[in-house]
Amino acid sequence: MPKTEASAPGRICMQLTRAHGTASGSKGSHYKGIPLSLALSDTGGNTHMPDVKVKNPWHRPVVIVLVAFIAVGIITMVSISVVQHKPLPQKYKYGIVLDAGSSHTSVFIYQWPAEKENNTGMVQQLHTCNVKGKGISSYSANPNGAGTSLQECMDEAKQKIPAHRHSETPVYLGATAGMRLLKMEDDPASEKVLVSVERSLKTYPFSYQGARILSGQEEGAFGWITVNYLNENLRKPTGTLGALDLGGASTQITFVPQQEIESYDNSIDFRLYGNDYQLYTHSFLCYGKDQVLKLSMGEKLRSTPDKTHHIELKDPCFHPGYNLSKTVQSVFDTPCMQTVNMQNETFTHVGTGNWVQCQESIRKVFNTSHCPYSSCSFNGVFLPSVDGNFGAFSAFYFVMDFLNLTNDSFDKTKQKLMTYCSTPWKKIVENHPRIKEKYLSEYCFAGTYILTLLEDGYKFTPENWNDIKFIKKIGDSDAGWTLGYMLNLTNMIPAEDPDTPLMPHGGYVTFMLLFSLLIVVLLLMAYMYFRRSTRSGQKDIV
Ligand SMILES: O=c1[nH]cnc2c1ncn2[C@@H]1O[C@H](COP(=O)(O)OP(=O)(O)O)[C@@H](O)[C@H]1O
Ligand SMILES: [Ca+2]
Repeated sequence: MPKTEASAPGRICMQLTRAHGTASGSKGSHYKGIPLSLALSDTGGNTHMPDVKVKNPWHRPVVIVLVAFIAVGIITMVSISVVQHKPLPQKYKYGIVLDAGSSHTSVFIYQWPAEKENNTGMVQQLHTCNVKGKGISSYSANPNGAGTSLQECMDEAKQKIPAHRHSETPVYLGATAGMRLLKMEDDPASEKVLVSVERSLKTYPFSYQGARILSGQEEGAFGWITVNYLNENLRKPTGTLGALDLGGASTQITFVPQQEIESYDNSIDFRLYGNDYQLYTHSFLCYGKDQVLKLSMGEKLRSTPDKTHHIELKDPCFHPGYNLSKTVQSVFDTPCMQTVNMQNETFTHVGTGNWVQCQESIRKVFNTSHCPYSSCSFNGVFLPSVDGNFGAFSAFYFVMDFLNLTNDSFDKTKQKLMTYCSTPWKKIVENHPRIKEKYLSEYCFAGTYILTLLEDGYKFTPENWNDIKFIKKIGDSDAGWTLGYMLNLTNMIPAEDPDTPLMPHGGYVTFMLLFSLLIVVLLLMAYMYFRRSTRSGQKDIV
């Protein structure tokens, strides 16, 4: 575990002890602790009053020195206190998380002020680096390549983080659905890939903390923590934001439901900053957008009646005029579905651009035939009714942002998608010459899948459609599971609300200064008053 000093902001408890003492010196009462009647007692019945000259005690050097000492003492106390609490030049700490996704790996560098790590909203993303090439799960046949692929971005991290912080900077690698699938398919291969990335990360001067495959629940829950941490929802009694994450190989939905969670697997309890949360979360493995495209194409190939001749796969989710030869293997190279025996190794993928038919074909990948709970999303998975606002990030954002659909009503979204899907492929390419054709060709499918998943799968309606906010970043930080993962592993989100100073630093300094000035003024006033009283006392006596 990294060294994380749980440095709760220092809290000064000032105890102001009240001085008990009677203000002496009033006329005819006490003098030097001896009743005046005694001090001036009659000496042997002599009626002659002696000419007693009483010296003002405040004029004694010892008293003056004493008062000066008190004043200097108070000023010293205040000065020390000011220096002690002066904000030091901001010192930052750093953390690195590698998001080893199914399609690619990203390196995130976070930073936070060293003395404020337990406050919400304090950790920020400093830098991201996209690892070149595909995700680490694609290195199953060449595991060493997985470790090597990380080098460029890790070298960049060395430059970004000050050298004197390297050794205390934790590095975590979390792999998601691509590695979950590889583990299902070929466990030893997934282990080799993890060993390779571990070996590579250990060569850096950072504090290596481990490389592992996250469970779907962790992926969902940490995404939820990230968005709510960044929105600073966690220390307020206000509602939280649900989290929707769409990857290439899996998708997650996580939120605080209004109703009881009927299945144990979908429930996660947290205590954060003194508040209890019961989250509903589910991760659908194989329902990331890349895997669903395979499922949907596989389904179309499977339902082709004549598999002996070259197949021309007519696909309504691709633009009219789109025409590309693909291998059968490229569709079935996944543990998400069973291979279909076909005579030919290739087929021609032909676009027809029909949104209604596209949505129909996508609906086929959701099994809604059984539900052992009061309500389900699909495939017999419990889903309470969606409630409150949701942040939809990762591919939810990339796709909807590309299609310019992040701010439209449900009906408008549908309408714009219909038009987009029927646009000829030639025109699409002309309009977006710089976007990779593979990505470009899949936006009609991906947009339609998103709409169908949210409406048919998660039961969003035209009425609450705009409760879904398509987001990439909150402040400077990307929405995603990585930040929540790091906050959790570095214990930066305490279960109980950390103590906060009674007042901000500026207020505290001002208060201390004014308060000490007040004491000095009061002392001076007391001195003047006492001097006057003792003088008039002398007059009376004389
Ligand atoms: O700029 C983009 N446009 C469209 N899709 C993108 C873009 N950048 C990333 N993506 C997609 O986002 C998804 C990210 O998934 P990721 O690699 O995190 O998989 P996982 O979370 O299922 O393991 C992939 O489908 C990837 O193709
Ligand atoms: Ca992801």
